[in-house]
Amino acid sequence: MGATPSKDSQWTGEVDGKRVEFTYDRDKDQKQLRYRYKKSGRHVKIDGDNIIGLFSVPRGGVSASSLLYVKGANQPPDGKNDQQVPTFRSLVATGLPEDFIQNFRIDTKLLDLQQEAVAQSTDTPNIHVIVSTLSGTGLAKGFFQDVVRHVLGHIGFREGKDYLVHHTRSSTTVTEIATSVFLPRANDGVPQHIILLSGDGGVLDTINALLSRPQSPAYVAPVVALLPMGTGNALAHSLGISRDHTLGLATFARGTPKPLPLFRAAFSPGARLLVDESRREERLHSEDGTPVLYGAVVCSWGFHAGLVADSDTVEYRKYGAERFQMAAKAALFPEDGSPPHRYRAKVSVLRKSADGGEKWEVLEREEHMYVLTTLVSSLEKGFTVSPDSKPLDGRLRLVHFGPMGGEEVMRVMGLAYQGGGHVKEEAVGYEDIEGMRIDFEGREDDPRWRRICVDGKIIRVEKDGWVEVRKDPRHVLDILNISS
Ligand SMILES: Nc1ncnc2c1ncn2[C@@H]1O[C@H](COP(=O)(O)OP(=O)(O)OP(=O)(O)O)[C@@H](O)[C@H]1O
Repeated sequence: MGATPSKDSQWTGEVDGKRVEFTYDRDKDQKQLRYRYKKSGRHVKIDGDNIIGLFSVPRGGVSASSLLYVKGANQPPDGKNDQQVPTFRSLVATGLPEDFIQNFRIDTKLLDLQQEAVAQSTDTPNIHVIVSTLSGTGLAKGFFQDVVRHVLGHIGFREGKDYLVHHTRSSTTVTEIATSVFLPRANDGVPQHIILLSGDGGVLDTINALLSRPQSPAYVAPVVALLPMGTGNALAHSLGISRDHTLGLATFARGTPKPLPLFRAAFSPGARLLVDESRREERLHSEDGTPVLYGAVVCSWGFHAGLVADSDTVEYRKYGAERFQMAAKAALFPEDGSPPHRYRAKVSVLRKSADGGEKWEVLEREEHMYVLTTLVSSLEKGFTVSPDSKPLDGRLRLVHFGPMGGEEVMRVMGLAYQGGGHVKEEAVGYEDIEGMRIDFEGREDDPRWRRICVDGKIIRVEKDGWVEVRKDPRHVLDILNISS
């Protein structure tokens, strides 16, 4: 619709009041707007990957657009120390190529939201920005100050009136806001929008708070715009939110809300959440006496859970996503020269049966290295743990293999960094499942080997304990997503 036939059509217009000639390259993989000032001859290029979006603005009867974009953006945050946030830029243009406008126009839904917010501005705003100050290497605060705030201002949202900003002050801030504000309003049928500057942890805390009490019939799922500021950012990488250079702002501006698929992990009564670098333990939320934790990314046991747990320290966090590989090496090549641990438990898988029902089956293997169920394709940038998973497809997949030497684990899991080739290895099991259960049956004495990871949180199960994971059909949250 509206596309011009030639690849490099030229259009005459203005940028911030100066006459220019536009050229729009729209290769499948790389879109680029270029313009040349008529007077000075100066050339400017704006990559599609840097564009947040554009919307119409009145300019004395002429159709003009306000274009929002970033400059100097680093690739998606993976928590490297030297990372910086991009710089915000904007311009007002007339005469932009029609197909450029089509490609980057901010969805009217966001602009409707602004109208809605303005209409409700006498009440408490229902647009919230959560800045998770300790996510990743702490870029969220600067990104909000330097970029997000300006984007919201340009769209017409006023801080304090149309939206509220919450900076996390402790590990429970997100849970507190979600429990005290998002949940009651969602249950009252109020549409809410949450701009979340965090890693996967902020999403996990929000989901669990929203599921901590029953949903009313009037429940309206809040819409989350995830601006990935964590370390792994599994959701953002898997949904393609981090594909461009805007750190989630393009998805915020131009994405469509879609239900976020969930799983429910239920645990034996003595299971405890490990916090504060495993120095303290806490009880989980319980449903009819059963401790539960909901997740949207991963539930694992064995090598993966161990390396997430071991690397969640202030010291390791300085290394960003590299912390996972550093902890992996430490687990695979213990200092005393011994081989990696052989994890012992009974693992059962819930599969669809031929009669359309479901059936539990016990894995034959009694010793394990890697047992991981996931709803997403990537657990960190470039780490495709489940290559068949499609964004928000709601399929739970199991990746598993038995004990191997450290070098062999490195080789096999190295293939996950090459597009997910590990799942083609003979030693690796990979399947679509309905659920999974691990019964420890007293087979592991050391509590270290009974740690379960749910979306980055670590739960330690008692010696005779168990965990059972199942897909959960409830729709509690929408997440903005741009389908590719
Ligand atoms: N001010 C704060 N004080 C203490 N804890 C905080 C504070 N702000 C955030 N946190 C905690 O830091 C953790 C950050 O988790 P989050 O998932 O957002 O980032 P990450 O672990 O770096 O990324 P990912 O989960 O994507 O790998 C959460 O547990 C959150 O509760």
